[in-house]
Amino acid sequence: MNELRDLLADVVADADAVSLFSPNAAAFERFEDADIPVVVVGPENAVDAENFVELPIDFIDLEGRVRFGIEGALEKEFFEEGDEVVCVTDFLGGVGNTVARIETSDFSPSGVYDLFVNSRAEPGVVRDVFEVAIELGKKGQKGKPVGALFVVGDAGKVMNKSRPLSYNPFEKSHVHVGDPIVNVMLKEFSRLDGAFVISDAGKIVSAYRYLEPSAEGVDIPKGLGARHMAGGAISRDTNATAIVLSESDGLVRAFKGGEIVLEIDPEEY
Ligand SMILES: Nc1ncnc2c1ncn2[C@@H]1O[C@H](COP(=O)(O)OP(=O)(O)OP(=O)(O)O)[C@@H](O)[C@H]1O
Ligand SMILES: [Mn+2]
Repeated sequence: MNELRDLLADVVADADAVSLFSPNAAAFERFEDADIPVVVVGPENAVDAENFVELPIDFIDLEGRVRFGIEGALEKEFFEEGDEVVCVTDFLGGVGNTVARIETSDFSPSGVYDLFVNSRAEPGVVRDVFEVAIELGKKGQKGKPVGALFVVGDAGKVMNKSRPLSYNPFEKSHVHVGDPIVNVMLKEFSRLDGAFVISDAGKIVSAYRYLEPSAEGVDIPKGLGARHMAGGAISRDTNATAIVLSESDGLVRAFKGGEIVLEIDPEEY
């Protein structure tokens, strides 16, 4: 099939860089003598690559994974703006079965890399909160859809821009996200109103907070209401990241600087 070989040759022609997603040793070795930059993207650097971008969550959709890898490699300056990058990745359970050409000049960053790496909160804390929100979105509470609002990082300022709706069950506790018992508590308390406030290091500072940030200049998609407005606005008014699970459409969204930087459907996760 020369036609197929030619087609693939066109896709990879004159690439400026190559990005290998979770390559095994054999796949990585093939690029040992490559004369263009080779960047490895994956949950861990199993092949000891010099240029490595760590995936903080298990993006199962191809676009999310590729975006994160490209945004990370640009930020770390493994690629240059304008480079044509060839990505080799896995799709639908295959291994190294997908080759995509990405023109970085046509690529507008979604901010997903920035969300994890440059948030005030530690990357692992952002990831853990994401995972709670996704799990909650998948299962709901006793089969019913639930919504939740998590405000992560810059907790002092967030506390100043909010007030309690009820007693704070985390008042004198020293519990952290990621701890299995805490995940159960977060899910239990999510039935009630308001927001969770979480510190940079992952300490749960409060539940039941009513947020009162200035909402000037914050735009949220039509159909979403006060919870999302509060999440967007607090992320603009402070250095916090807001992670919002919508009761009405079931999606998990992350807000940073007043903008949506990531949108995930828990059902597809
Ligand atoms: N300023 C706020 N601070 C904290 N929590 C809030 C705030 N405003 C609303 N909420 C919470 O969000 C819940 C849902 O409100 P609303 O339906 O207006 O939001 P929404 O953006 O449409 O979210 P959903 O998609 O989950 O319905 C409220 O019951 C309340 O618990
Ligand atoms: Mn609503």
